Amino acid sequence: MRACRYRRLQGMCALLLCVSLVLHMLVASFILSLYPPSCKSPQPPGCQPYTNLTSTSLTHSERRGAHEEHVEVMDLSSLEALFSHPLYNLHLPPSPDEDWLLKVRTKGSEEQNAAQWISNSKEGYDHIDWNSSANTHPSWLQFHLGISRWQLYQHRDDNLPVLLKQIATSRIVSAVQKTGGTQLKLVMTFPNYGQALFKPMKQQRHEETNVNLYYFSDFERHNAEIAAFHLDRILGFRRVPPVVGRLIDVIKEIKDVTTDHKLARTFFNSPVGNTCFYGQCSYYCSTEHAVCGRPQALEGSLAAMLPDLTLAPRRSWKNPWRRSYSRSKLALWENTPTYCNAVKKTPPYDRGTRLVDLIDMTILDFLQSNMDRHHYETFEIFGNNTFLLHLDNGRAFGRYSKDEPSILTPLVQCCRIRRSTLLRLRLLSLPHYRLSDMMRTSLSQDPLFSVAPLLAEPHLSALDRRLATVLKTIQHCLNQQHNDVIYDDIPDYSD
Ligand SMILES: Nc1ncnc2c1ncn2[C@@H]1O[C@H](COP(=O)(O)OP(=O)(O)OP(=O)(O)O)[C@@H](O)[C@H]1O
Ligand SMILES: [Mn+2]
Repeated sequence: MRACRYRRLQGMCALLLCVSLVLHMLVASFILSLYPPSCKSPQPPGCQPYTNLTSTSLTHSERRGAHEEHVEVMDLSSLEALFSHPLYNLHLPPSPDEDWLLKVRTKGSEEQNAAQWISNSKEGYDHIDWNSSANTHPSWLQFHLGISRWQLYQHRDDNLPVLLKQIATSRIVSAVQKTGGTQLKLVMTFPNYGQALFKPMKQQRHEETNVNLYYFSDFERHNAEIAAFHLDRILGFRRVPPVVGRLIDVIKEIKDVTTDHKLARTFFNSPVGNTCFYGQCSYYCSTEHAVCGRPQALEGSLAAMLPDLTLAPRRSWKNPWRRSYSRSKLALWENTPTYCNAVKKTPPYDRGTRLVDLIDMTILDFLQSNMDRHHYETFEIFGNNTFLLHLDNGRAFGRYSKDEPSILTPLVQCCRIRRSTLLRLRLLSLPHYRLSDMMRTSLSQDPLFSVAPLLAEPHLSALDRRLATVLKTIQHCLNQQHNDVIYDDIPDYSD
Protein backbone atom coordinates (compact mmCIF):
# COMPACT_ATOMS: atom_id res chain seq x y z
CA MET A 1 0.00 0.00 0.00
CA ARG A 2 3.06 2.29 -0.10
CA ALA A 3 1.95 4.20 -3.13
CA CYS A 4 -1.65 4.45 -2.22
CA ARG A 5 -3.16 7.90 -2.30
CA TYR A 6 -6.52 8.87 -3.67
CA ARG A 7 -7.15 12.33 -4.92
CA ARG A 8 -8.10 14.54 -2.03
CA LEU A 9 -7.81 11.55 0.23
CA GLN A 10 -4.16 11.97 0.94
CA GLY A 11 -3.08 10.08 3.98
CA MET A 12 -6.07 7.80 3.75
CA CYS A 13 -4.05 4.62 3.31
CA ALA A 14 -5.02 3.67 6.84
CA LEU A 15 -8.66 3.95 5.96
CA LEU A 16 -8.18 1.77 2.95
CA LEU A 17 -6.45 -0.80 5.10
CA CYS A 18 -9.37 -0.76 7.49
CA VAL A 19 -11.77 -1.64 4.78
CA SER A 20 -9.47 -4.23 3.25
CA LEU A 21 -11.37 -6.99 4.97
CA VAL A 22 -13.47 -7.04 1.89
CA LEU A 23 -11.13 -8.77 -0.48
CA HIS A 24 -12.38 -7.40 -3.73
CA MET A 25 -12.05 -3.91 -2.41
CA LEU A 26 -8.53 -4.56 -1.27
CA VAL A 27 -7.67 -5.70 -4.74
CA ALA A 28 -9.33 -2.60 -6.14
CA SER A 29 -7.39 -0.30 -3.88
CA PHE A 30 -4.09 -1.90 -4.86
CA ILE A 31 -4.91 -1.39 -8.48
CA LEU A 32 -6.16 2.13 -7.93
CA SER A 33 -2.97 3.00 -6.15
CA LEU A 34 -1.09 2.23 -9.32
CA TYR A 35 -3.50 3.67 -11.77
CA PRO A 36 -1.96 6.04 -14.30
CA PRO A 37 -4.14 9.02 -15.19
CA SER A 38 -3.49 8.68 -18.90
CA CYS A 39 -5.95 5.80 -19.15
CA LYS A 40 -8.88 8.16 -19.16
CA SER A 41 -8.41 9.71 -22.55
CA PRO A 42 -11.62 10.15 -24.52
CA GLN A 43 -12.66 7.24 -26.67
CA PRO A 44 -11.38 7.36 -30.25
CA PRO A 45 -13.99 8.24 -32.85
CA GLY A 46 -15.67 5.36 -34.57
CA CYS A 47 -15.12 2.85 -31.81
CA GLN A 48 -17.31 -0.20 -31.54
CA PRO A 49 -21.04 0.23 -31.13
CA TYR A 50 -22.54 -1.49 -28.14
CA THR A 51 -22.05 -5.07 -29.20
CA ASN A 52 -24.80 -7.59 -29.43
CA LEU A 53 -25.11 -9.53 -26.23
CA THR A 54 -27.74 -12.02 -27.19
CA SER A 55 -25.47 -15.07 -27.20
CA THR A 56 -25.52 -15.63 -23.48
CA SER A 57 -26.48 -18.34 -21.09
CA LEU A 58 -30.11 -18.72 -22.11
CA THR A 59 -31.15 -22.26 -22.89
CA HIS A 60 -32.88 -22.96 -26.14
CA SER A 61 -36.05 -23.96 -24.37
CA GLU A 62 -36.29 -20.45 -22.95
CA ARG A 63 -36.47 -18.94 -26.38
CA ARG A 64 -39.54 -18.46 -28.46
CA GLY A 65 -39.31 -19.67 -32.04
CA ALA A 66 -40.72 -16.74 -34.02
CA HIS A 67 -39.26 -14.21 -31.65
CA GLU A 68 -35.83 -15.79 -31.90
CA GLU A 69 -35.66 -15.07 -35.63
CA HIS A 70 -36.33 -11.47 -34.80
CA VAL A 71 -33.33 -11.51 -32.46
CA GLU A 72 -30.96 -12.15 -35.32
CA VAL A 73 -32.27 -9.46 -37.66
CA MET A 74 -32.63 -6.38 -35.47
CA ASP A 75 -30.87 -3.59 -37.31
CA LEU A 76 -28.69 -1.43 -35.09
CA SER A 77 -27.96 1.21 -37.73
CA SER A 78 -30.63 3.71 -36.62
CA LEU A 79 -29.31 3.71 -33.08
CA GLU A 80 -25.80 3.99 -34.42
CA ALA A 81 -26.90 7.03 -36.46
CA LEU A 82 -28.38 8.62 -33.34
CA PHE A 83 -25.20 8.06 -31.36
CA SER A 84 -23.16 9.54 -34.22
CA HIS A 85 -25.23 12.72 -34.20
CA PRO A 86 -23.26 15.84 -33.17
CA LEU A 87 -25.55 16.27 -30.15
CA TYR A 88 -24.07 13.07 -28.71
CA ASN A 89 -20.52 13.96 -29.68
CA LEU A 90 -20.16 17.47 -28.37
CA HIS A 91 -16.57 18.51 -28.03
CA LEU A 92 -16.06 19.08 -24.38
CA PRO A 93 -12.76 20.13 -22.88
CA PRO A 94 -10.87 17.22 -21.29
CA SER A 95 -11.84 16.65 -17.68
CA PRO A 96 -9.45 18.19 -15.17
CA ASP A 97 -7.93 15.89 -12.57
CA GLU A 98 -10.40 16.77 -9.87
CA ASP A 99 -13.30 15.70 -12.08
CA TRP A 100 -12.53 11.97 -11.74
CA LEU A 101 -14.17 10.09 -8.91
CA LEU A 102 -11.20 7.84 -8.21
CA LYS A 103 -7.76 8.90 -9.06
CA VAL A 104 -4.28 8.41 -7.76
CA ARG A 105 -1.05 10.17 -7.75
CA THR A 106 1.31 8.91 -10.43
CA LYS A 107 4.40 9.56 -8.34
CA GLY A 108 6.06 6.32 -7.40
CA SER A 109 3.95 4.31 -9.79
CA GLU A 110 6.72 3.92 -12.35
CA GLU A 111 8.79 1.55 -10.26
CA GLN A 112 5.68 -0.43 -9.47
CA ASN A 113 4.42 -0.66 -13.01
CA ALA A 114 5.95 -4.04 -13.49
CA ALA A 115 4.52 -5.39 -10.26
CA GLN A 116 1.59 -7.73 -10.36
CA TRP A 117 -0.86 -8.22 -7.59
CA ILE A 118 -1.01 -11.83 -6.63
CA SER A 119 -4.10 -13.10 -4.87
CA ASN A 120 -4.08 -15.85 -2.34
CA SER A 121 -5.89 -18.53 -4.23
CA LYS A 122 -9.40 -18.19 -2.93
CA GLU A 123 -11.88 -20.79 -3.93
CA GLY A 124 -14.09 -19.80 -6.81
CA TYR A 125 -12.21 -16.62 -7.63
CA ASP A 126 -9.82 -16.02 -10.50
CA HIS A 127 -6.14 -15.83 -9.82
CA ILE A 128 -5.36 -12.12 -10.05
CA ASP A 129 -2.75 -11.18 -12.56
CA TRP A 130 -3.52 -7.54 -13.08
CA ASN A 131 -0.84 -4.89 -13.05
CA SER A 132 -0.99 -1.13 -13.33
CA SER A 133 -1.59 -1.24 -17.06
CA ALA A 134 -5.23 -0.35 -17.72
CA ASN A 135 -5.73 -3.12 -20.25
CA THR A 136 -5.24 -5.75 -17.56
CA HIS A 137 -7.95 -4.23 -15.40
CA PRO A 138 -11.21 -6.13 -15.13
CA SER A 139 -14.15 -4.29 -16.67
CA TRP A 140 -15.76 -3.41 -13.33
CA LEU A 141 -12.60 -1.60 -12.28
CA GLN A 142 -12.40 0.25 -15.58
CA PHE A 143 -16.02 1.29 -15.04
CA HIS A 144 -15.23 2.66 -11.58
CA LEU A 145 -12.18 4.51 -12.84
CA GLY A 146 -14.17 6.10 -15.67
CA ILE A 147 -16.75 7.78 -13.40
CA SER A 148 -16.44 11.54 -13.58
CA ARG A 149 -18.10 14.65 -12.19
CA TRP A 150 -20.69 14.73 -14.98
CA GLN A 151 -21.37 11.15 -15.99
CA LEU A 152 -20.99 7.51 -15.00
CA TYR A 153 -19.42 6.44 -18.29
CA GLN A 154 -18.45 8.06 -21.53
CA HIS A 155 -20.43 8.09 -24.72
CA ARG A 156 -19.13 5.15 -26.81
CA ASP A 157 -17.24 3.73 -23.88
CA ASP A 158 -15.45 0.62 -25.19
CA ASN A 159 -15.63 -0.92 -21.76
CA LEU A 160 -19.43 -0.79 -21.51
CA PRO A 161 -20.24 -3.80 -23.73
CA VAL A 162 -17.43 -5.74 -22.08
CA LEU A 163 -18.76 -4.94 -18.62
CA LEU A 164 -22.34 -5.87 -19.55
CA LYS A 165 -21.26 -9.12 -21.14
CA GLN A 166 -19.20 -10.00 -18.10
CA ILE A 167 -22.13 -9.35 -15.76
CA ALA A 168 -24.48 -11.28 -18.02
CA THR A 169 -22.31 -14.37 -18.41
CA SER A 170 -19.68 -14.71 -15.68
CA ARG A 171 -19.97 -17.43 -13.13
CA ILE A 172 -21.59 -16.28 -9.89
CA VAL A 173 -19.31 -16.97 -6.95
CA SER A 174 -21.52 -15.58 -4.24
CA ALA A 175 -25.00 -14.10 -3.79
CA VAL A 176 -25.98 -12.34 -0.59
CA GLN A 177 -28.88 -10.12 0.31
CA LYS A 178 -28.36 -6.38 0.10
CA THR A 179 -29.80 -4.66 3.12
CA GLY A 180 -31.65 -1.36 2.89
CA GLY A 181 -34.61 -0.45 0.73
CA THR A 182 -37.95 -2.15 0.83
CA GLN A 183 -37.55 -4.97 -1.64
CA LEU A 184 -35.53 -8.13 -2.01
CA LYS A 185 -32.27 -7.69 -3.87
CA LEU A 186 -28.99 -9.58 -3.91
CA VAL A 187 -25.37 -8.60 -4.40
CA MET A 188 -23.74 -11.09 -6.71
CA THR A 189 -19.98 -11.48 -6.97
CA PHE A 190 -18.03 -12.75 -9.96
CA PRO A 191 -14.68 -14.59 -10.11
CA ASN A 192 -12.81 -11.36 -10.97
CA TYR A 193 -14.22 -9.69 -7.83
CA GLY A 194 -16.72 -7.64 -9.82
CA GLN A 195 -20.17 -7.25 -8.28
CA ALA A 196 -23.70 -6.55 -9.45
CA LEU A 197 -27.04 -5.79 -7.79
CA PHE A 198 -29.65 -8.39 -8.71
CA LYS A 199 -33.36 -7.59 -8.75
CA PRO A 200 -35.61 -10.55 -9.55
CA MET A 201 -38.55 -10.59 -11.92
CA LYS A 202 -41.77 -10.08 -9.97
CA GLN A 203 -44.24 -9.24 -12.69
CA GLN A 204 -44.81 -10.41 -16.25
CA ARG A 205 -43.74 -7.81 -18.76
CA HIS A 206 -47.13 -7.31 -20.37
CA GLU A 207 -48.92 -6.83 -17.03
CA GLU A 208 -49.93 -3.33 -16.01
CA THR A 209 -49.79 -2.22 -12.41
CA ASN A 210 -53.08 -2.80 -10.63
CA VAL A 211 -54.99 0.52 -10.74
CA ASN A 212 -55.94 0.20 -7.07
CA LEU A 213 -52.34 0.11 -5.91
CA TYR A 214 -50.73 3.30 -4.65
CA TYR A 215 -47.38 4.01 -6.28
CA PHE A 216 -45.58 3.17 -3.05
CA SER A 217 -47.14 -0.30 -2.98
CA ASP A 218 -46.21 -1.13 -6.54
CA PHE A 219 -43.79 -3.98 -7.17
CA GLU A 220 -40.41 -3.37 -8.68
CA ARG A 221 -39.83 -4.68 -12.18
CA HIS A 222 -36.53 -6.11 -13.39
CA ASN A 223 -37.29 -5.04 -16.95
CA ALA A 224 -37.85 -1.46 -15.75
CA GLU A 225 -34.33 -1.39 -14.33
CA ILE A 226 -32.97 -2.61 -17.67
CA ALA A 227 -35.12 -0.28 -19.76
CA ALA A 228 -34.21 2.73 -17.58
CA PHE A 229 -30.53 2.16 -18.27
CA HIS A 230 -31.20 2.13 -22.02
CA LEU A 231 -33.54 5.15 -21.87
CA ASP A 232 -31.09 7.19 -19.79
CA ARG A 233 -28.33 6.41 -22.29
CA ILE A 234 -30.51 7.30 -25.28
CA LEU A 235 -31.40 10.59 -23.61
CA GLY A 236 -27.65 11.23 -23.42
CA PHE A 237 -27.52 11.42 -19.60
CA ARG A 238 -25.41 8.36 -18.68
CA ARG A 239 -26.47 8.60 -15.04
CA VAL A 240 -27.94 5.09 -14.55
CA PRO A 241 -25.36 2.40 -13.70
CA PRO A 242 -25.10 -0.19 -16.50
CA VAL A 243 -27.83 -2.84 -16.16
CA VAL A 244 -28.26 -6.11 -17.99
CA GLY A 245 -30.78 -8.93 -17.85
CA ARG A 246 -29.87 -12.50 -16.99
CA LEU A 247 -31.56 -15.83 -16.43
CA ILE A 248 -30.41 -17.13 -13.08
CA ASP A 249 -30.52 -20.70 -11.86
CA VAL A 250 -31.88 -20.08 -8.36
CA ILE A 251 -30.40 -23.29 -6.98
CA LYS A 252 -26.97 -23.36 -8.59
CA GLU A 253 -26.39 -19.61 -8.71
CA ILE A 254 -28.01 -18.48 -5.47
CA LYS A 255 -28.80 -21.24 -2.97
CA ASP A 256 -25.66 -23.31 -3.56
CA VAL A 257 -23.26 -20.36 -3.49
CA THR A 258 -24.71 -18.10 -0.83
CA THR A 259 -23.00 -17.56 2.49
CA ASP A 260 -26.09 -15.69 3.66
CA HIS A 261 -27.77 -18.17 5.99
CA LYS A 262 -30.83 -16.01 6.50
CA LEU A 263 -31.38 -15.99 2.75
CA ALA A 264 -30.67 -19.73 2.41
CA ARG A 265 -33.31 -20.51 5.03
CA THR A 266 -36.06 -18.91 2.93
CA PHE A 267 -35.83 -21.32 -0.01
CA PHE A 268 -38.77 -23.67 -0.54
CA ASN A 269 -40.55 -25.63 -3.23
CA SER A 270 -43.87 -24.27 -4.47
CA PRO A 271 -46.87 -26.59 -4.89
CA VAL A 272 -46.00 -27.04 -8.59
CA GLY A 273 -42.37 -27.83 -7.81
CA ASN A 274 -40.76 -24.51 -8.65
CA THR A 275 -37.90 -23.35 -6.43
CA CYS A 276 -38.80 -20.15 -4.58
CA PHE A 277 -37.21 -17.88 -1.97
CA TYR A 278 -38.14 -14.64 -0.28
CA GLY A 279 -35.21 -13.41 1.84
CA GLN A 280 -35.58 -10.83 4.58
CA CYS A 281 -36.68 -7.25 4.02
CA SER A 282 -39.08 -4.70 5.44
CA TYR A 283 -42.10 -5.15 3.17
CA TYR A 284 -42.10 -7.72 0.44
CA CYS A 285 -40.20 -10.64 1.93
CA SER A 286 -42.66 -13.40 2.84
CA THR A 287 -43.96 -16.66 1.37
CA GLU A 288 -46.72 -14.63 -0.31
CA HIS A 289 -44.16 -12.40 -2.02
CA ALA A 290 -41.65 -15.12 -2.86
CA VAL A 291 -39.84 -15.05 -6.17
CA CYS A 292 -39.87 -18.37 -7.97
CA GLY A 293 -37.86 -20.03 -10.70
CA ARG A 294 -39.48 -22.02 -13.49
CA PRO A 295 -38.61 -24.52 -12.16
CA GLN A 296 -35.20 -23.06 -11.32
CA ALA A 297 -34.73 -20.38 -13.99
CA LEU A 298 -35.46 -16.86 -12.79
CA GLU A 299 -35.16 -13.67 -14.82
CA GLY A 300 -33.62 -10.66 -13.19
CA SER A 301 -31.74 -7.44 -13.73
CA LEU A 302 -28.10 -7.05 -12.76
CA ALA A 303 -26.78 -3.53 -12.21
CA ALA A 304 -23.06 -2.89 -12.08
CA MET A 305 -22.18 -1.96 -8.52
CA LEU A 306 -20.87 1.53 -7.90
CA PRO A 307 -17.57 1.85 -6.00
CA ASP A 308 -17.92 0.91 -2.36
CA LEU A 309 -19.17 3.73 -0.11
CA THR A 310 -15.91 3.69 1.86
CA LEU A 311 -14.03 4.58 -1.32
CA ALA A 312 -16.61 6.88 -2.89
CA PRO A 313 -19.15 8.10 -0.34
CA ARG A 314 -22.46 9.33 -1.68
CA ARG A 315 -24.86 11.90 -0.39
CA SER A 316 -28.59 11.33 -0.44
CA TRP A 317 -30.84 14.32 -1.14
CA LYS A 318 -34.55 14.66 -0.59
CA ASN A 319 -36.31 15.41 -3.85
CA PRO A 320 -38.12 18.77 -3.30
CA TRP A 321 -41.00 17.33 -5.35
CA ARG A 322 -41.20 14.04 -3.43
CA ARG A 323 -44.63 12.58 -2.84
CA SER A 324 -46.18 12.41 0.58
CA TYR A 325 -46.21 8.60 0.70
CA SER A 326 -49.55 8.77 2.42
CA ARG A 327 -52.92 7.82 0.97
CA SER A 328 -54.61 11.00 2.12
CA LYS A 329 -52.02 13.78 2.37
CA LEU A 330 -50.91 15.97 -0.50
CA ALA A 331 -47.39 17.34 -0.61
CA LEU A 332 -46.96 21.12 -0.59
CA TRP A 333 -45.85 21.27 -4.23
CA GLU A 334 -49.12 19.65 -5.34
CA ASN A 335 -51.23 22.68 -4.51
CA THR A 336 -48.67 25.50 -4.66
CA PRO A 337 -48.16 26.61 -8.27
CA THR A 338 -45.34 28.98 -7.26
CA TYR A 339 -43.48 26.23 -5.37
CA CYS A 340 -40.50 26.39 -7.75
CA ASN A 341 -39.83 30.04 -6.92
CA ALA A 342 -38.93 28.99 -3.40
CA VAL A 343 -36.87 26.00 -4.59
CA LYS A 344 -34.93 28.22 -7.00
CA LYS A 345 -33.84 30.39 -4.08
CA THR A 346 -32.81 27.45 -1.91
CA PRO A 347 -29.28 26.03 -2.09
CA PRO A 348 -28.13 23.99 -3.94
CA TYR A 349 -30.87 24.76 -6.48
CA ASP A 350 -30.02 28.47 -6.51
CA ARG A 351 -26.83 28.07 -8.57
CA GLY A 352 -24.96 25.81 -10.92
CA THR A 353 -26.74 22.99 -12.69
CA ARG A 354 -28.64 21.38 -9.82
CA LEU A 355 -32.06 22.60 -10.94
CA VAL A 356 -31.59 21.61 -14.58
CA ASP A 357 -30.19 18.26 -13.45
CA LEU A 358 -33.34 17.75 -11.44
CA ILE A 359 -35.38 18.65 -14.52
CA ASP A 360 -33.41 16.07 -16.55
CA MET A 361 -34.31 13.46 -13.93
CA THR A 362 -37.93 14.63 -14.00
CA ILE A 363 -38.07 14.11 -17.76
CA LEU A 364 -36.56 10.62 -17.48
CA ASP A 365 -39.14 9.80 -14.82
CA PHE A 366 -42.12 11.20 -16.71
CA LEU A 367 -41.14 9.26 -19.83
CA GLN A 368 -40.86 6.01 -17.89
CA SER A 369 -43.69 6.93 -15.52
CA ASN A 370 -41.66 6.52 -12.36
CA MET A 371 -43.39 8.14 -9.38
CA ASP A 372 -40.95 6.74 -6.86
CA ARG A 373 -38.16 9.33 -6.88
CA HIS A 374 -38.27 10.32 -3.23
CA HIS A 375 -34.51 10.80 -2.99
CA TYR A 376 -31.56 11.02 -5.30
CA GLU A 377 -27.85 10.56 -4.68
CA THR A 378 -24.64 12.33 -5.70
CA PHE A 379 -20.98 11.52 -5.14
CA GLU A 380 -19.89 13.48 -2.10
CA ILE A 381 -16.43 14.32 -3.39
CA PHE A 382 -17.90 16.47 -6.17
CA GLY A 383 -19.88 18.70 -3.81
CA ASN A 384 -22.85 20.47 -5.40
CA ASN A 385 -21.37 20.63 -8.90
CA THR A 386 -22.09 17.17 -10.20
CA PHE A 387 -24.65 14.95 -11.89
CA LEU A 388 -27.50 13.19 -10.07
CA LEU A 389 -27.38 9.42 -9.94
CA HIS A 390 -30.52 7.93 -11.42
CA LEU A 391 -30.61 4.87 -9.14
CA ASP A 392 -33.61 2.66 -8.48
CA ASN A 393 -35.91 2.69 -11.46
CA GLY A 394 -37.72 -0.51 -10.50
CA ARG A 395 -41.13 1.15 -10.25
CA ALA A 396 -40.95 2.65 -13.74
CA PHE A 397 -42.85 1.26 -16.74
CA GLY A 398 -45.76 0.04 -14.64
CA ARG A 399 -48.49 1.46 -16.87
CA TYR A 400 -48.66 2.30 -20.55
CA SER A 401 -52.35 3.14 -20.99
CA LYS A 402 -52.09 6.17 -18.73
CA ASP A 403 -49.55 8.94 -18.24
CA GLU A 404 -48.92 10.56 -14.89
CA PRO A 405 -48.84 14.34 -15.46
CA SER A 406 -47.86 15.10 -11.85
CA ILE A 407 -44.37 13.63 -12.47
CA LEU A 408 -43.72 16.53 -14.81
CA THR A 409 -44.58 19.16 -12.18
CA PRO A 410 -40.99 20.41 -11.67
CA LEU A 411 -40.77 21.24 -15.38
CA VAL A 412 -44.24 22.79 -15.42
CA GLN A 413 -43.57 24.91 -12.33
CA CYS A 414 -39.94 25.88 -13.06
CA CYS A 415 -40.05 26.21 -16.86
CA ARG A 416 -36.34 25.58 -17.10
CA ILE A 417 -34.36 23.04 -19.12
CA ARG A 418 -30.83 22.39 -20.34
CA ARG A 419 -30.47 23.29 -24.00
CA SER A 420 -28.60 20.06 -24.78
CA THR A 421 -31.44 18.04 -23.26
CA LEU A 422 -34.10 19.96 -25.19
CA LEU A 423 -32.25 19.50 -28.49
CA ARG A 424 -31.85 15.76 -27.94
CA LEU A 425 -35.54 15.45 -27.01
CA ARG A 426 -36.46 17.22 -30.25
CA LEU A 427 -34.18 14.87 -32.16
CA LEU A 428 -35.87 11.87 -30.56
CA SER A 429 -39.26 13.14 -31.70
CA LEU A 430 -38.23 13.09 -35.38
CA PRO A 431 -39.32 10.06 -37.43
CA HIS A 432 -35.73 9.13 -38.19
CA TYR A 433 -34.74 8.93 -34.53
CA ARG A 434 -38.08 8.15 -32.93
CA LEU A 435 -37.63 7.41 -29.25
CA SER A 436 -39.67 4.19 -29.36
CA ASP A 437 -37.58 2.89 -32.27
CA MET A 438 -34.33 3.76 -30.52
CA MET A 439 -35.51 2.00 -27.37
CA ARG A 440 -36.73 -1.08 -29.25
CA THR A 441 -33.37 -1.36 -30.99
CA SER A 442 -31.30 -0.67 -27.92
CA LEU A 443 -33.24 -3.13 -25.77
CA SER A 444 -32.83 -5.83 -28.40
CA GLN A 445 -29.19 -6.01 -27.35
CA ASP A 446 -30.08 -7.23 -23.89
CA PRO A 447 -29.69 -11.00 -23.42
CA LEU A 448 -33.26 -11.34 -22.12
CA PHE A 449 -34.58 -10.08 -25.44
CA SER A 450 -34.23 -13.64 -26.66
CA VAL A 451 -36.90 -14.62 -24.13
CA ALA A 452 -39.25 -11.74 -24.96
CA PRO A 453 -38.93 -8.00 -25.73
CA LEU A 454 -37.94 -6.13 -22.59
CA LEU A 455 -40.71 -3.59 -23.09
CA ALA A 456 -44.03 -4.54 -24.66
CA GLU A 457 -45.03 -2.42 -27.69
CA PRO A 458 -47.62 -0.33 -25.79
CA HIS A 459 -44.85 0.79 -23.40
CA LEU A 460 -42.76 1.88 -26.39
CA SER A 461 -45.65 3.88 -27.90
CA ALA A 462 -46.25 5.49 -24.52
CA LEU A 463 -42.69 6.85 -24.68
CA ASP A 464 -43.44 8.73 -27.91
CA ARG A 465 -46.71 10.07 -26.51
CA ARG A 466 -45.01 11.26 -23.33
CA LEU A 467 -42.12 12.82 -25.23
CA ALA A 468 -44.67 14.88 -27.19
CA THR A 469 -46.14 16.05 -23.86
CA VAL A 470 -42.70 17.11 -22.59
CA LEU A 471 -42.03 19.10 -25.76
CA LYS A 472 -45.47 20.68 -25.58
CA THR A 473 -44.85 21.69 -21.97
CA ILE A 474 -41.58 23.38 -22.93
CA GLN A 475 -43.23 25.12 -25.87
CA HIS A 476 -45.88 26.40 -23.52
CA CYS A 477 -43.14 27.85 -21.26
CA LEU A 478 -41.50 29.51 -24.27
CA ASN A 479 -44.83 30.91 -25.49
CA GLN A 480 -45.47 32.45 -22.10
CA GLN A 481 -42.26 34.35 -22.69
CA HIS A 482 -40.47 33.21 -19.63
CA ASN A 483 -37.08 34.73 -20.32
CA ASP A 484 -35.00 32.03 -18.70
CA VAL A 485 -36.50 28.79 -19.95
CA ILE A 486 -33.36 27.54 -21.62
CA TYR A 487 -30.16 26.99 -19.72
CA ASP A 488 -27.56 27.11 -22.46
CA ASP A 489 -24.97 24.51 -21.51
CA ILE A 490 -23.68 24.27 -25.11
CA PRO A 491 -23.20 27.88 -26.29
CA ASP A 492 -20.85 26.78 -29.09
CA TYR A 493 -23.42 24.47 -30.64
CA SER A 494 -25.65 25.96 -33.31
CA ASP A 495 -28.82 24.15 -34.31
N1 LIG B 1 -25.75 -0.05 -8.79
C1 LIG B 1 -25.63 0.19 -7.50
N2 LIG B 1 -24.43 0.15 -6.89
C2 LIG B 1 -24.31 0.40 -5.57
N3 LIG B 1 -25.33 0.71 -4.78
C3 LIG B 1 -26.55 0.76 -5.32
C4 LIG B 1 -26.76 0.51 -6.71
N4 LIG B 1 -28.09 0.65 -6.96
C5 LIG B 1 -28.66 0.98 -5.79
N5 LIG B 1 -27.75 1.04 -4.80
C6 LIG B 1 -27.97 1.37 -3.40
O1 LIG B 1 -28.78 0.40 -2.82
C7 LIG B 1 -29.84 0.99 -2.11
C8 LIG B 1 -31.12 0.25 -2.43
O2 LIG B 1 -31.31 0.23 -3.84
P1 LIG B 1 -32.71 0.50 -4.47
O3 LIG B 1 -33.18 1.85 -4.08
O4 LIG B 1 -32.60 0.21 -5.92
O5 LIG B 1 -33.56 -0.62 -3.75
P2 LIG B 1 -35.06 -0.62 -3.30
O6 LIG B 1 -35.30 -1.89 -2.58
O7 LIG B 1 -35.89 -0.32 -4.47
O8 LIG B 1 -35.10 0.58 -2.29
P3 LIG B 1 -36.39 1.47 -1.90
O9 LIG B 1 -37.35 0.55 -1.31
O10 LIG B 1 -35.80 2.46 -0.93
O11 LIG B 1 -36.91 2.09 -3.16
C9 LIG B 1 -29.92 2.44 -2.55
O12 LIG B 1 -29.99 3.26 -1.43
C10 LIG B 1 -28.65 2.69 -3.30
O13 LIG B 1 -27.83 3.58 -2.59
MN1 LIG C 1 -37.20 1.15 -5.03
